[in-house]
Amino acid sequence: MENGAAQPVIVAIDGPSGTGKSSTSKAVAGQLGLSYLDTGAQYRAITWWMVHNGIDIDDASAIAAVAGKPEIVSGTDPAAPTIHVDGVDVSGPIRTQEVTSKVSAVSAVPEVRTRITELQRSIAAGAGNGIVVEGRDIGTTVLPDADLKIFLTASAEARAARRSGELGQGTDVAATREALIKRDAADSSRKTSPLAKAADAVEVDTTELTLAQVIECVVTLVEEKRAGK
Ligand SMILES: Nc1ncnc2c1ncn2[C@@H]1O[C@H](COP(=O)(O)OP(=O)(O)OP(=O)(O)O)[C@@H](O)[C@H]1O
Ligand SMILES: Nc1ccn([C@H]2C[C@H](O)[C@@H](COP(=O)(O)O)O2)c(=O)n1
Repeated sequence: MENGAAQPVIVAIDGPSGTGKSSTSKAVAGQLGLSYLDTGAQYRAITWWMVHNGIDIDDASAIAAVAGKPEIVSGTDPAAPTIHVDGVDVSGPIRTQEVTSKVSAVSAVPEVRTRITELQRSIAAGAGNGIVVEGRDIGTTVLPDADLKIFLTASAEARAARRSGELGQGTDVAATREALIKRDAADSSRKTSPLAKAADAVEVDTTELTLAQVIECVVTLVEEKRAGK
């Protein structure tokens, strides 16, 4: 490119819960001057709206009927990502246990996925400098032509320990581990765009790596891609 300006780059980062997608994606985007999109937050936001509006989460057709109603807006600054539904800041409410326990059911509904996937593609297309998009089906379905696809993994034990560290003292690590495994099983077994590694994704097992090491590894992969290696 002229004047040495970097080409916009699209990076897809997928993987199970607690593998470090959000922490890694935010840091990589921040270091490289890219936008950042947390697609899990969007599925959590639509789940919050369903709960808030009294929609029966066990009734897929009821969810499908209203999937187009909420207006979901994601802010893509990696230093301060935001998420609003119908103008309400839901960054706190979407992290509650209630939403976490219901998000897999809501995100399995095809009409929800179609709606959110369209939104994700339009955000990625509008990111002038490029973007890091993290989720479960980004490399396989949302952005199959991404320049770089990463699939993060880690043992269930490491992931539960990380989550428990986040939730604070007194957290039951075994229960956290079971909840992670249950959510991953639901996300991997749904019919429409399940959690899966794209055939051309680079797999990074983060079990024995520090967060700083994972970030460095992904930054290097992006830089190599940009240099055409
Ligand atoms: N390599 C690592 N070593 C130690 N802790 C880590 C590592 N990567 C992430 N963490 C920590 O693990 C926790 C979960 O990370 P993060 O939220 O980034 O995972 P995630 O894959 O986005 O999870 P989810 O899909 O559930 O949103 C955070 O507290 C984060 O700081
Ligand atoms: N691309 C995506 C991203 C997320 N989901 C669903 C499945 C997850 O359990 C849930 C919450 O994601 P998290 O905030 O934990 O990353 O959202 C999905 O189906 N597809």
